[in-house]
Amino acid sequence: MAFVTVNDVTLHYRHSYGVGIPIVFLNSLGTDFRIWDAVIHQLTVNAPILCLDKRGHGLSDDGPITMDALVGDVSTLMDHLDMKAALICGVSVGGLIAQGLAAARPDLVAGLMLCCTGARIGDAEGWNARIQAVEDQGIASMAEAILERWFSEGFRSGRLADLAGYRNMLIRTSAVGYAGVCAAIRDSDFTDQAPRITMPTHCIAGAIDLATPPALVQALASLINGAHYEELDNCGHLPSIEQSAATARSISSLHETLR
Ligand SMILES: O=C(O)CC1=CCC(=O)O1
Repeated sequence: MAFVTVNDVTLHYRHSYGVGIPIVFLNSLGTDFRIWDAVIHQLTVNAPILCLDKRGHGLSDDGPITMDALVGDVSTLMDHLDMKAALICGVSVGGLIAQGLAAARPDLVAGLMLCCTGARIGDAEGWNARIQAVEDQGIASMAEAILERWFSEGFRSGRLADLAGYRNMLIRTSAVGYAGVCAAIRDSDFTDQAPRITMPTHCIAGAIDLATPPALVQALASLINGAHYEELDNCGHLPSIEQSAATARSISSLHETLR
């Protein structure tokens, strides 16, 4: 657990040492970097690992939130830690940030693992409605609907303590931070940029993900030269939690191909 103030916000991060190409984990809307813990424990590579709570999430400050700021925080932190090109592994908005980093700082990206994400996620109407709901009624008012997108029915009925814990993670997210990231997602579209990605890329979809359905992830993969597409059964929007072993396997395999 460590903190650094960059770009006028204090960010919470965890950096562990290892050998070879580092792996950087970027989490989704309403989650913090603990969603990667089970994956990290199951990696078969001993790489340096960086996890961070994006602005407005976890123990990081709120600050003004735009996609450029979210991307800039990752690159500034990587520079601060003197990191070289890494496998950038992002889920959902984390996948958008990863695509933004590949465009803005290709020197920091050795490969991309894009989980449950698209070149664009949702539409302006949906994000504006969500921002309004957070501002008027708070995140808790939407929690059940969000958890239905995050997790399969089997997870929600069979892992009640985990469900309660992840609900806590969600509703304890700063409302300002949550709304700010919704706006950053609303304003981001990497459709034109995706065909310019040259790094080895693997896209993972959750077969029953209601937030970024398989077709959206497949469409992203088809825009990126040579990208691999994989669909995980019994998996909603957060493969790092619901299918951690399969996710760790895919990350380890991609990592082993990188130079
Ligand atoms: O809350 C959701 O709908 C899931 C989600 C969309 C973007 C993101 O990062 O998470």
